[in-house]
Amino acid sequence: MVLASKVFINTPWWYLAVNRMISHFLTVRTKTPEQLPVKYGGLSKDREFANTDVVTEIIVRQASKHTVEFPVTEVFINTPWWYLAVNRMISHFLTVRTKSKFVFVGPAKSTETLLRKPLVEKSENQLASMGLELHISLSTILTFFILVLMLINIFWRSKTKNSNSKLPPGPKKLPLIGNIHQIGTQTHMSLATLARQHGPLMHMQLGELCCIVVSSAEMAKEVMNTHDIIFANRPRVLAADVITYGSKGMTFSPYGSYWRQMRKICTMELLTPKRVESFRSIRLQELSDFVKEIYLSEGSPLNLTEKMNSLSYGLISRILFGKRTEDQEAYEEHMKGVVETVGGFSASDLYPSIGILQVITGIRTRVEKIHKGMDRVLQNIVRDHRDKTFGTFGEEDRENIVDVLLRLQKNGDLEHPLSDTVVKATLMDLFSAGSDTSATIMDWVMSELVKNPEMMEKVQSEVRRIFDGKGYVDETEIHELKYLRAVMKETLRLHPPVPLLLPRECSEKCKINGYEIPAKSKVIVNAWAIGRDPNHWNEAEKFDPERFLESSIDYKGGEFEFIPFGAGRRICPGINLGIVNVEFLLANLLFHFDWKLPQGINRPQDLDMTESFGLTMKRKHDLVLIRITHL
Ligand code: HEM
Repeated sequence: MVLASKVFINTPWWYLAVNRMISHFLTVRTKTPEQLPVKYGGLSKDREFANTDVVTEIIVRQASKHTVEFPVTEVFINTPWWYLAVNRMISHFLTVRTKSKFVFVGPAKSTETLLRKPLVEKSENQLASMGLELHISLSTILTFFILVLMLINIFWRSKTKNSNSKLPPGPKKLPLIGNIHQIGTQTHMSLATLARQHGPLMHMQLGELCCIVVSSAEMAKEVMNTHDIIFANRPRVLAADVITYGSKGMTFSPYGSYWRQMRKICTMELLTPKRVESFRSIRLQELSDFVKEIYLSEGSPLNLTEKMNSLSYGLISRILFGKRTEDQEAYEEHMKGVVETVGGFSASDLYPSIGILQVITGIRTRVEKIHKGMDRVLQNIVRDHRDKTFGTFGEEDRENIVDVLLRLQKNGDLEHPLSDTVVKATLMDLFSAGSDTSATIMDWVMSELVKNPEMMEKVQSEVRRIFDGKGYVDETEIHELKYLRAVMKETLRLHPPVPLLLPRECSEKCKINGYEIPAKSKVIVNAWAIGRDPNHWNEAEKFDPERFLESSIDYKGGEFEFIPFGAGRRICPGINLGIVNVEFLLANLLFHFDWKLPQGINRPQDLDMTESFGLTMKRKHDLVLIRITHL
């Protein structure tokens, strides 16, 4: 009789490999030769097995319930689990096709013993079909070997590249993956914790990428001021590249003459203070619709996160396109996909030399789908503007952003022509940069205020003192809201909407603080950690807007302990627009309504403030509040 610990029938190699690892400690050790009354007579044509051998597994490639005689591909005897695991991977492609080395010819009873276990789980039909399923293509074999060679290549390169240089300190790296296992799901927090152990200039190896993590104001100044030009590049991010027509948007385009031209257009034409001011009537109109909608939700809990998202998306649509698009919902949905795919660390970005990862992980298909969806909407918008079917609400003197871009396209005296693709990429860029960020700030400001009722009272009395006489919030006096501005700054310090500033790339080898930063390193500036650095902020974790009341610190990236909009050449060009939009909307929310927590949250300090990491750092759970009408 044959006694085998397991019989696998046509089981895939990866299942066997994992199974071996898990079950090794549980099963194999219990099956010592002494415990098994093993008798292998007749098992093999080629070999007589000794009585002391333990059959660890018999892998049957072709079998049916009724055959007494069937080919056995491999029989492993006293074989360690790791050998089996490696063997499974390698031999899968090579040996399976040769089918049997050993032919088992035994009595029917033995065959039943062998097959009993699988038969319990598989139906007769399944077994029959499984027996005929095996075929392996040449391309699969080749892919496997190419993958192995690439991994060896990565390992070799990362070892030789780093062996001689004096890189900044960092956590220990594992072969092949480096520190990927340490970035966690709340990456901004994991990096901050690691920086406390290894220093504010930290080296990490993320797959093939050499990463430098910056976690203090001093180091941020080195990168974004002292050596700004060297770090003004952006690394290639697959999702951003595909979605923005090959990085044709300004945000992800490499530093060079194309970026300079687009940046100039942005600051001199699209987002000038005058143009931001010209969008005042849009703000007013969107806002009054929003306030009316909230009035109607009297008494019932209101998902403020959702409402503010929709408001912010609507507002930026009208600023860019002239009106909310008919495909608004579809566009917003695609935009969520952008934030998710561009924000994370995808395997294909961590191992750029393994092109096939884009396919295996499905990221390319996903971003191409997002790109196509957004392109359709943008194509229609551009066409409608050309045909003048897109209205400007009777304000013919006010150009929206598409109008400006098409005018510049027509003028045509630019070094890099503004093709339709460039126009669409720019629109996509501004939409993604301006919508989610503003909604996120509003969400956190309202959360902090509800959590700190005395500050809510203070800010509301300021807004109402200034605007009660008028009965509405007017942008001309908004600059008088000093406490609200301090609340916004304090919120941006603790909850920067872009917690890890958009990544930079070091374009040539340089030295910072005596450490070598290799060319092509990806530089991650942790604005979240910098805003909470106790070396710069008293009671850094406390929400205390007062600290900004007497301070001259602003958003312009001059003080590196406070950089929610970044700094240097790549600083956010939308600061004015973003701040005006957010201030105006918040002032209205605070002027018109009082806010209280819904049932189930008894004390303000119990409000859940969990963050969810991404390109923008949102609340993990939506903010739901009850509103009480003030006016
Ligand atoms: C309101 C909240 C906003 C926040 C917190 C914010 C934050 C940021 C940050 C951190 C960066 C990266 C800066 C760096 O790499 O140093 C950035 C870049 C950028 N932002 Fe904003 N942003 C906001 C609003 C806007 C708005 C309203 C627009 C325009 C509609 C905009 C357009 C851009 C663009 C185009 C870039 C890329 C700049 C470049 O790479 O040259 N942002 N933003």
